[in-house]
Amino acid sequence: MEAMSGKIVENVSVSQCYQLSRKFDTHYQRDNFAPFLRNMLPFQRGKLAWTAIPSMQLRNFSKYQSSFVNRRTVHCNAAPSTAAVPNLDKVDFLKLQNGSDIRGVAVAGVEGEPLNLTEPVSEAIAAGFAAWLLEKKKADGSRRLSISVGHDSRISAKKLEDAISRGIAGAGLDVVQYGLASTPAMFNSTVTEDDAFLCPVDGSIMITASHLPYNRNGFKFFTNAGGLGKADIKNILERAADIYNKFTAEGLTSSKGKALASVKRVDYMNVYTSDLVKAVRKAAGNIEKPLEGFHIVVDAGNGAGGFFAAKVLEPLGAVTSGSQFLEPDGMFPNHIPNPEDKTAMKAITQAVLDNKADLGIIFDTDVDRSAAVDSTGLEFNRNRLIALMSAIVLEEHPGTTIVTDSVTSDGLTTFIEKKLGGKHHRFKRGYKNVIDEAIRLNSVGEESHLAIETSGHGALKENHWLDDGAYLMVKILNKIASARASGLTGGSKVLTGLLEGLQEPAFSVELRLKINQSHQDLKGGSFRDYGEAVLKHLENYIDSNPKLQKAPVNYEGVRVSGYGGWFLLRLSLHDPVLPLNIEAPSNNDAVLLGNVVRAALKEFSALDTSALDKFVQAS
Ligand SMILES: O=P(O)(O)OC[C@H]1O[C@H](O)[C@H](O)[C@@H](O)[C@@H]1O
Repeated sequence: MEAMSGKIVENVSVSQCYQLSRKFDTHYQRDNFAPFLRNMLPFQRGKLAWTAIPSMQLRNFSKYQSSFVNRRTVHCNAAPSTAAVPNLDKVDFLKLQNGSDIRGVAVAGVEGEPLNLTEPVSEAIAAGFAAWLLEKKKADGSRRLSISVGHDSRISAKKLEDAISRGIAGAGLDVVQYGLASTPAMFNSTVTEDDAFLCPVDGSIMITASHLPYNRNGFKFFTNAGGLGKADIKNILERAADIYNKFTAEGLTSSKGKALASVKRVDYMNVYTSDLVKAVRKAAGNIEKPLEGFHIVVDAGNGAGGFFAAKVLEPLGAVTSGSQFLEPDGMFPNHIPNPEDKTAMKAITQAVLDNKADLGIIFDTDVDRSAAVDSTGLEFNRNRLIALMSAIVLEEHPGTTIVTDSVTSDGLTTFIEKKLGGKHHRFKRGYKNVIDEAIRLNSVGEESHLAIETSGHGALKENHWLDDGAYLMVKILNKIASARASGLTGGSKVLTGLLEGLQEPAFSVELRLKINQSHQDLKGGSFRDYGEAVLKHLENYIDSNPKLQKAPVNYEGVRVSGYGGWFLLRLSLHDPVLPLNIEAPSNNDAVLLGNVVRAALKEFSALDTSALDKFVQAS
């Protein structure tokens, strides 16, 4: 980070090696460059490692040398043209929308996954966001708007950062690059008041595809009003499609020039992490090192969350030895950075036990999700994390409503309502859905301070309703630090104690049933229509069975109680899939529930029920 310590590094060069002529080769660097980027990401191993990429590349990677040299020569000799660039790939921009995010394939080489998030596409999307922002902020030209750009550890991060920077600069806005960053930090940069760090920015873009495989990437967008929603993303993609179709060689060259001349670089993660440190110190009664004596291990899964050990826990006095996978590595060689993933949770649990640590903390790739592990190896993820956060929030705000996703346990409702005295509002899956619902409840007079999903996304009212995995962990640290300050010992036992009385199902499973989109039964209709028809049929089927009861209040899919447990069948937010969650007091009861669903769905031949068949037959 030394190279960043002067806060602002002026006019960072946007790597020229990517700036090859789009006119002559639209398939430029996409295939060739990505595998090497992991060695060049800025801040790799804590240093600003990226300098003079073109020469490095040409020297080191002779396999690609001739094509790079040729293309550069072509570019230099290319005459500017005002005609639209003729041979850019045709792209269906709207297909890149994934709820309130943009997601696509940014690295070639995986069979059946063609590239669709190329650099020109990303440049157009950034220009689309810039145009959207100018309109939103009613900019009148008296002040240049600025956009911060950050990324996670993915191998395509750098090339997309450059493309995004060109798109913004080409639209006449200022670009402030943060390098490796977390998604929540990017939102924070729109509300931080600090001229020295060029804050607040007017808008922000995070380049990330969360826990998805290495070849994917995507974008999340923020303003000071929070994360953009579905309608805004659609609007941006429509603008981007239009911009893309009108790209000219001259325009692209000009954007490149503007980016080269104007991009600034700031070490914003320093600001963000010192705010987290301040929050814990304050909660512990302004003690400088409230975590002194605690041993806390962090598992960042080689995503962007490695900062939490050195920049948050250590300044607070914690020992972090035994922390693992803190180095950014976009091939994710150790485990998927995802607190919902069993292997990932096993890895952090093992690290806690091996190091005899008081607490373990794990993040997803871009740090908007997290989970923890106590000193005995008990996992605080999924329903338990929600229960823990509810206990903490309800101590501060008695009676408040906790908004959760739809796949939460019945035992969690009992815990929140009977033990903690709060109200459980079980809503839909999707972090944006739960956050927006909590905001809506407040607006109609129902107080809510926490919106949280079993996925590990959680947002607090006190933190601008931002889903920030690091902030969730700060709330947990506050709890152990203030317990220590008031003389209680026992490390994470204070957290485990908060879960006393939480009933957990003996058996729980999620089975994902795929809809075959090319099956004739879809009759050319969408998988959503087909999925809705399946759900309608299931609902009618349940009505005719007196042993089963439909949940009286339900916002998503079909949730049914019976045999001492429950199941929920719903449509996935993104995929042609009907996820089926079952929780029951025993495996047998879960099979009885599974058989109900199987019998109800047997006529839907476009639905692949093999996962369910296997489950009921194996048991
Ligand atoms: O509907 P599903 O396919 O289970 O996916 C649902 C999940 O998708 C993404 O991972 C979102 O970030 C989560 O907020 C959401 O809960």
